[in-house]
Amino acid sequence: MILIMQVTFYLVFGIMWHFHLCFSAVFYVERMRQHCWRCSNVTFHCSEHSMCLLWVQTIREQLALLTNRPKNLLVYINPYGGKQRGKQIYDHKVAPIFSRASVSTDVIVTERANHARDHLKTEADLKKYDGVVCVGGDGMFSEMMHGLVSRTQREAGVDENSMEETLMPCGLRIGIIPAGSTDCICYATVGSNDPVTSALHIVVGDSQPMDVCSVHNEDSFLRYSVSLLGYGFYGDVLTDSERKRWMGPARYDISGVKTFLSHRYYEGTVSFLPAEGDSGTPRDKMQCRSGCSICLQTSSDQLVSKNEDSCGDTWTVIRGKFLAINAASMSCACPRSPKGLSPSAHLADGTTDLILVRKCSRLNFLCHLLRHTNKEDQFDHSFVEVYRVKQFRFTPRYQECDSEVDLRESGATGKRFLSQICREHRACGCMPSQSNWNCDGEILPHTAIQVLVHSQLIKLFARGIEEQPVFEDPYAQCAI
Ligand SMILES: CCCCCCCCCCCCC/C=C/[C@@H](O)[C@H](COP(=O)(O)O)NC(C)=O
Ligand SMILES: Nc1ncnc2c1ncn2[C@@H]1O[C@H](COP(=O)(O)OP(=O)(O)O)[C@@H](O)[C@H]1O
Ligand SMILES: [Ca+2]
Repeated sequence: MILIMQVTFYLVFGIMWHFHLCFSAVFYVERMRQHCWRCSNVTFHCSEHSMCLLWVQTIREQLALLTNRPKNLLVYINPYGGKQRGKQIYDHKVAPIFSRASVSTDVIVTERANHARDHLKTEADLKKYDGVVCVGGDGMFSEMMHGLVSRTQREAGVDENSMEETLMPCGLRIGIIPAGSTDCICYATVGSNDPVTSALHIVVGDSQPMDVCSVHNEDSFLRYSVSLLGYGFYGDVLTDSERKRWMGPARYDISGVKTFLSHRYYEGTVSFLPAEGDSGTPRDKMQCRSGCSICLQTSSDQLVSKNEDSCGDTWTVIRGKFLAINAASMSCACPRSPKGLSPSAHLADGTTDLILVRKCSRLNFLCHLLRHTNKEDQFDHSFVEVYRVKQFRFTPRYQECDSEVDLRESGATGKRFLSQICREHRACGCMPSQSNWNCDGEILPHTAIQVLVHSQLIKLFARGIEEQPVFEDPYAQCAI
């Protein structure tokens, strides 16, 4: 029994005991299939009160030594995310686990969009908490992350509008209880979109650092992104789906088909700074897993050279007609695409994978999309390029010619000439059209953007996807 306890102790999270009946139940995590965790318990009976008491005390003392576990959490619930079951999921599946693990909580059910962001940014007394938790989808996570990151920068005196400044990492960890439509951030960091599994990762105090991209337009900060920044296909899907929010998660399927059939392409220029060093490549099949060596290497490199100067680096410039431009800072795995948009992207390596899908036939594009759902390589097409980058920019075509004219003939004549061309082109229907950027499920107000990856800016209550099977706890199974 001592052996069993040693093997599984770090996954023990609670104890309940009954003095008169002389038994104590120890609660622990059991690993199930497909990265799901379940709460199990083993009951110890004892004929002597004093012995039972000793067990309980010893286990409590051992639990108290695990200092990375949260004791106080601030929870935000979006009652309208996904299938609108956030409140129910929290009350029935998550709250009982928190109470079993003696985690105390302050719970806020949001009353409007950006409620959680604004509360975190200005009002919340963060000193009281060891972490913040959101119950909702990727949009809800993004709200909370914005609140927390912006507050951290304000308190540290860092100007978010400046791309030159090094952002301050956030001290509080973020937990995600999936109750949204895509839940890609949860799925890609835990391996499932199961609320109980996420609650258990929170109570055992897991910690997973994560990259955050900042998105700017000229000198103004727009938003942060941790998962997908998508222009063209994913921008259009999101723009169309926002009008169908009442449909719930199915809106993405309907808008996906509609956008696919419209087959629009967009012209513009993408420039980027490639990642250097041992960062691997998007096609190397080295998937980011729990304890990933590439991400660990990134953390130790950061200790050595904080914010190296990128002035000497050379930008790669690519001009063209694109069906989609996607930057995946993590795999973006989700139930719809279990390996994700960039299966080998890393959670915490300080890079993002830039995927360029050039104009091609509908059939070819369909083949590329379908490969997101099966084992085939979605990058193995002549019209798809993928680069691992630490910074990139995009300029849509008409803004390019606007600025080119400005540069060449910075006078009123040039501008008049340009607007005449634009009018003529609009009339004949060949005016270069623009899409929107989908930034973690939010539409950006600008199309010309500059993106910079901030390595390991935040931490989640997660441990990355575990290799399967790690060890199935055969001893724990025997103990039941
Ligand atoms: C014809 C078959 C097409 C299959 C294509 C499958 C590719 C799916 C890849 C999805 C990548 C999702 C990245 C996550 C984005 C979320 O931030 C965002 C917002 O999610 P939320 O509504 O907040 O849960 N969702 C979408 C669809 O834009
Ligand atoms: N109480 C609320 N009322 C309306 N919208 C809200 C509320 N709380 C959060 N939101 C917004 O709802 C949007 C979608 O939330 P999310 O939880 O990501 O669900 P989904 O995955 O279905 O999009 C987010 O952008 C968030 O800002
Ligand atoms: Ca990354």
